[in-house]
Amino acid sequence: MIRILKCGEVADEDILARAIPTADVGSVVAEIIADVRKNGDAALKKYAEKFDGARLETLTVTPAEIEAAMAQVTPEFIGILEKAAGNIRAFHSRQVRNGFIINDEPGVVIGQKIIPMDRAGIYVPGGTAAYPSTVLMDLIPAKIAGVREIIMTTPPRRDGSIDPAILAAARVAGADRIFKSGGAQAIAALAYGTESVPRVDKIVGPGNAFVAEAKKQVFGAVSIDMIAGPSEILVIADGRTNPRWCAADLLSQAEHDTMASAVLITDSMALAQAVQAEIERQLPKLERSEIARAAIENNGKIIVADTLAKAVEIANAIAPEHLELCVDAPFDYLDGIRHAGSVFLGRHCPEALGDYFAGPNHTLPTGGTARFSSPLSVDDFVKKSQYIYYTRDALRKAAPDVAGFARQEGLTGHARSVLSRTEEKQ
Ligand SMILES: NC(=O)c1ccc[n+]([C@@H]2O[C@H](COP(=O)([O-])OP(=O)(O)OC[C@H]3O[C@@H](n4cnc5c(N)ncnc54)[C@H](O)[C@@H]3O)[C@@H](O)[C@H]2O)c1
Ligand SMILES: N[C@H](CO)Cc1c[nH]c[nH+]1
Ligand SMILES: [Zn+2]
Repeated sequence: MIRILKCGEVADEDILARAIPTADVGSVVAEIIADVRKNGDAALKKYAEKFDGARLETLTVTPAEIEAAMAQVTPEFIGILEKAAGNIRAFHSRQVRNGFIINDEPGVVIGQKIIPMDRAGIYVPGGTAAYPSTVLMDLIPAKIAGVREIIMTTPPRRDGSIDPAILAAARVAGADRIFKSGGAQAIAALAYGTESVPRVDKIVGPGNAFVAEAKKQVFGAVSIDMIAGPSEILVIADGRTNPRWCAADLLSQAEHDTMASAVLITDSMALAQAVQAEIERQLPKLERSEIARAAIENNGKIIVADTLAKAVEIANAIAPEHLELCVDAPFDYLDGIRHAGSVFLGRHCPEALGDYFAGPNHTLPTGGTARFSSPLSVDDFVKKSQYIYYTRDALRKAAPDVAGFARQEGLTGHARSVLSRTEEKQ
């Protein structure tokens, strides 16, 4: 049963605590990465068999497999994918940035340009559930950014196939190449390359604890978006909120992963008790009730605070992936929310709306990293480069200052390089 904690009666650490996987994920992942670096495709196939139960001849998804998948999914589902993709494109198109150029001073031009990544790797989770929505969320911003080549990896099913809905979403969103590999081994392949999987410049996408740890370990050899691990929901609700809706929203994220987290903060003990009972009533009805129950036991809690202002303070300390504001006048609270991946405003905005359809991204920082990370966006798929142009006259004007600065640092070579151009004839 989900615990009720009363603020002031329990220690702050208990309120903020979050269980993390007990297995030694770090060393397991380090071993897998070393193996993939050494043995390439053979290691990927070995782990596909070990962890996914799939014996693979080849790791590459063929065009024929994508065609077959398109025929397997219903036209209704293709229609939903396209509608969702339209909303996601509309939102992410607004994130596109332009370079800039400044020539305020005579003879000086300085600027910054925006360059899409050459090659991005998108990890799509697929261990305990297939996530076609993540395909759209992660691929569409890359496409909009203008990435030259988008590589997607996802774990195979036991029969060696990929869920057709995943392949259909990849077709709608425009993946260039798709590989059957999951977990830490897929991240290692994207970071270092294998015979089949090309090395990428940046890896994005959520995953379980093994995926998140692998992204941490390969960072530096390759860029990563963020650590997007087990899903999290934090609901702030006042006493006028329907407990059935609260319970359903908490369970919607609990069903992702046994280590997912589901937290309600309310100023009403009556609501807290009603939601506690409602969770017990709804849990057995879920298809993934065992996963959701484990998550509720590991990382589920209801915190009763004296005021909603205190609820916001606790929410900022937790920095959740998703934050629902089920209160009157939700926009009044928005400025006060400083740390959350995505905020859902009002009682008619369940988090699932953002998971699939509204348009903002669902790949979001977890584990408190919303304190310093942002949702996946077009920015993740571009980098910047600067440029400088000076005429001889402009350089002559700047030379004494540059040389003075260089001498201060004891770098007379720098001073020389500037002065030589202004003192000597061409
Ligand atoms: N933050 C987000 O935006 C977001 C979006 C969707 C899903 N998620 C999260 O992604 C996660 C998906 O997890 P998943 O497990 O279903 O799929 P996954 O694809 O992340 O992981 C499956 C892989 O984990 C590896 N693995 C499993 N057990 C292992 C072991 N004992 N040792 C080494 N490797 C092992 C296997 O290689 C397997 O292919 C969930 O936690 C879900 O909450 C997050
Ligand atoms: N809630 C997940 C992010 O934590 C995203 C997702 C995909 N499908 C359903 N939900
Ligand atoms: Zn979800």
